[in-house]
Amino acid sequence: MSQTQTARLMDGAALARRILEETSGRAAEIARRAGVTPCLATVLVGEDPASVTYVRMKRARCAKAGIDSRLVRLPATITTAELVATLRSLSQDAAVHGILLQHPVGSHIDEREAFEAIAPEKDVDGVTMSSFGSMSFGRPGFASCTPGGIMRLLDAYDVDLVGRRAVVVGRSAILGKPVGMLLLARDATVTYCHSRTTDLAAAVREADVLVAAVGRPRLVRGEDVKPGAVVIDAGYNQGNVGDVDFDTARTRARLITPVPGGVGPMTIAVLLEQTVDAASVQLGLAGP
Ligand SMILES: Nc1nc(=O)c2c([nH]1)NC[C@@H]1CN(c3ccc(C(=O)N[C@@H](CCC(=O)O)C(=O)O)cc3)C=[N+]21
Repeated sequence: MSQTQTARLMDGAALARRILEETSGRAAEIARRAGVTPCLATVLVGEDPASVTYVRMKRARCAKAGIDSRLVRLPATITTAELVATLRSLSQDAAVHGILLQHPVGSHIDEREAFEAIAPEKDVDGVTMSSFGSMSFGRPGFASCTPGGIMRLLDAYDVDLVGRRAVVVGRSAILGKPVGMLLLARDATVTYCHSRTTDLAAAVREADVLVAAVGRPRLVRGEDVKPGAVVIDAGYNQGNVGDVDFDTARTRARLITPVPGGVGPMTIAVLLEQTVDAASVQLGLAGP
């Protein structure tokens, strides 16, 4: 028998558009009621071309949604202490409702220490330990944006998670680790794989829901995807290629995210939505 079955695509671009339309309406409503426009501050350290592009995309999306964005550009040579001071001052600036420190920063900087200088109520990118803890325990707080976007996508396509085997490839602080916690909170049976995992293929073959989040082009082989699985490719690599061998994976999966047009746009939609959530709490228009 020939393999002619093709997975349904999970259209993150379309879902992100819907979220951004609603977010844009809420931003306008806040401006009308409070006389203040929600504002996201983006901190960019150095000139890494990929980071410059991502930050530009985020700011363009803010402009379109009626959210102010403030860009703080810092030289690559900045120290941890200087970066922390910048983030503390943004945390205290009443005109700023959300703060995003673009990852990665240079290796001479303690990125964790920098993230922790972001006030939790402004951590719309969900990178602080406080946000991670709240998110893991199902308490109010901001989800890390890509993990939050992945869960929205799974829900939009009615993916049942209870008792299912979810395999997360990658354990980064703002992607792999938190998405595993969100899946666990929804009663999936979660396995984390990473660079020290001895048999990645064996784990992938068991996955009902696979989340690839390492940033290694086509690390996950399509032939290892379990027939009928849901495949979320959150890998961002140069040249818009994901972590999953898409062409083969789509002949086996039931649902799969494309790259581009899958997880990427959802990340930005959640960031902007959480910025509006933060503004509305800070301006006294909603409970926390
Ligand atoms: N503190 C922090 N938070 C982040 O959320 C964060 C970060 N640092 N550092 C870098 C990664 C990467 N990231 C992406 C966002 C959108 C797309 C996206 O929209 N991509 C489009 C394609 C874009 C293109 O055409 O180049 C898509 O997949 O359709 C991709 C990647 C957020 N990140």
